Amino acid sequence: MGKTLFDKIWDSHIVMSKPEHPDAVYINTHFIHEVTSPQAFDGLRKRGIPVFRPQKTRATADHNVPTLDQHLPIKEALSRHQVEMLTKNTAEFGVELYGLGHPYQGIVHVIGPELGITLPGMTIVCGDSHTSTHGAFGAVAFGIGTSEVEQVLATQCILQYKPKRMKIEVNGSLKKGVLSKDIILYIISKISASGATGYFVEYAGDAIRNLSMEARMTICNMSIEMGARGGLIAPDDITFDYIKGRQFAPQGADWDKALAYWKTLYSDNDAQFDKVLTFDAADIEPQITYGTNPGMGMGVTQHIPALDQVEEKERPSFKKSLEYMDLEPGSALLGKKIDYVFIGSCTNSRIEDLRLVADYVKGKRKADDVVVWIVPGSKQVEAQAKEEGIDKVFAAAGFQLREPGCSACLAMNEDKVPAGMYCISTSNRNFEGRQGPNARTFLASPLTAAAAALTGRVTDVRDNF
Ligand SMILES: CC(C)[C@H](C(=O)O)[C@@H](O)C(=O)O
Ligand code: SF4
Repeated sequence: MGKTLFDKIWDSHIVMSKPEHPDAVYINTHFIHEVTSPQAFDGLRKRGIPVFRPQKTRATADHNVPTLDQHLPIKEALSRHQVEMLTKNTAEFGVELYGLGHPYQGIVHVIGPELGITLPGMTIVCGDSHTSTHGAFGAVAFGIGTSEVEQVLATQCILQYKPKRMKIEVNGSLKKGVLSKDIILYIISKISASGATGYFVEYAGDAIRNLSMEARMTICNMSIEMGARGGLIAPDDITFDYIKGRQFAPQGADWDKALAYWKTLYSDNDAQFDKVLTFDAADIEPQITYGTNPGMGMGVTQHIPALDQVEEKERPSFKKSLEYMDLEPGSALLGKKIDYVFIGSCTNSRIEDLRLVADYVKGKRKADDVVVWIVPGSKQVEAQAKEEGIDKVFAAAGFQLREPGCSACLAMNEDKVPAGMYCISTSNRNFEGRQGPNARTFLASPLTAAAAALTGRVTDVRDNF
């Protein structure tokens, strides 16, 4: 019987396997950041263990960094401490750090791919749930906890039970104004924030195949928001073209050898999945969330479910969620006034996202009472945006182009949405307090966010093309 892509990669990385026990899986690349690594390094220090393969570990500072004046000392004491610990630990243990001021610094899930560190066929982990992003390259990439970070630092392996396999096919063509962010928000709204729990998802179908690497990363990034362990997409020419020539990508004879292997990375025709779901791209309209988990989403022209449309057992949490959002069951979101627009995060802060937004807003101006933050995913994205004159388009539109970091994706740094305010955000989580205490988040695509920035309201981007 044929194998799924996931099985091909997983099986070829098993160091030890015993019935009724987790597999010991070799890890090709371990990314670390300032939030989930300090205790892991402390653990090593206490036991007197070195990092087993420091060259296979890459560090960046992203969650706690400010996105203005990065050349100055970090103002918040806790954030400053976290970033200083990362600098100290990586120096002591011989791990390469792309810290503040480094030309490669940025959000961990943005820099890995753009530097050519993330490659097809790899196993990749990071103490961060959105490690699933790297699966867009046909890698088995997943988030791990702090104690597992220590395990991987010490052994370059991880003990893991093999997840079940799910295939999600999206067929047909996307309508105008619909982006990959809308695909994934749509899928999550259909299967719920726990609909893929216990599975590793492979995305397939021509609507996925036709996406750029950036767009594929957006989809894999949010796999975790439906409970999946990770998501991946078989690599193809779009993948290989993206990787070729990047800083750490294989070159010359190494490239040829790698490419020959990468071309074997697909699910065989007769491979068995534990579950298969199929969607039609033509059914997807620009999406927006109305609640406090990413599964509470809908098409931008639709109405929030009325109470009697919600299953009885889910009504209490549904009500609580809408109270937090100060929204009425059964109401529409179109035309709703918003206060902030955040275009950034590891979901949508790559150069393609910024280009799309710049094309859309060129020559236009934001609504007066809206604050618009554009936060590039990395120093390289920031530099590229400046090279292309995108910074000028944003400045003319009244959008603030800031410096790279996780920023308002989560309230762990200076960038917070004030209490009670509504923010249209291109990030991946709309949990209570996620963007700041009592801040209210609508998740959407970069185009839907840009459209709202211009009107100051929830807007159907298709009306203004
Ligand atoms: C801080 C980190 C551990 C966390 C994660 O695991 O995803 C963060 O990146 C997030 O997006 O919530
Ligand atoms: S941008 Fe947001 S989702 Fe991504 S790693 Fe940072 S905090 Fe997590």
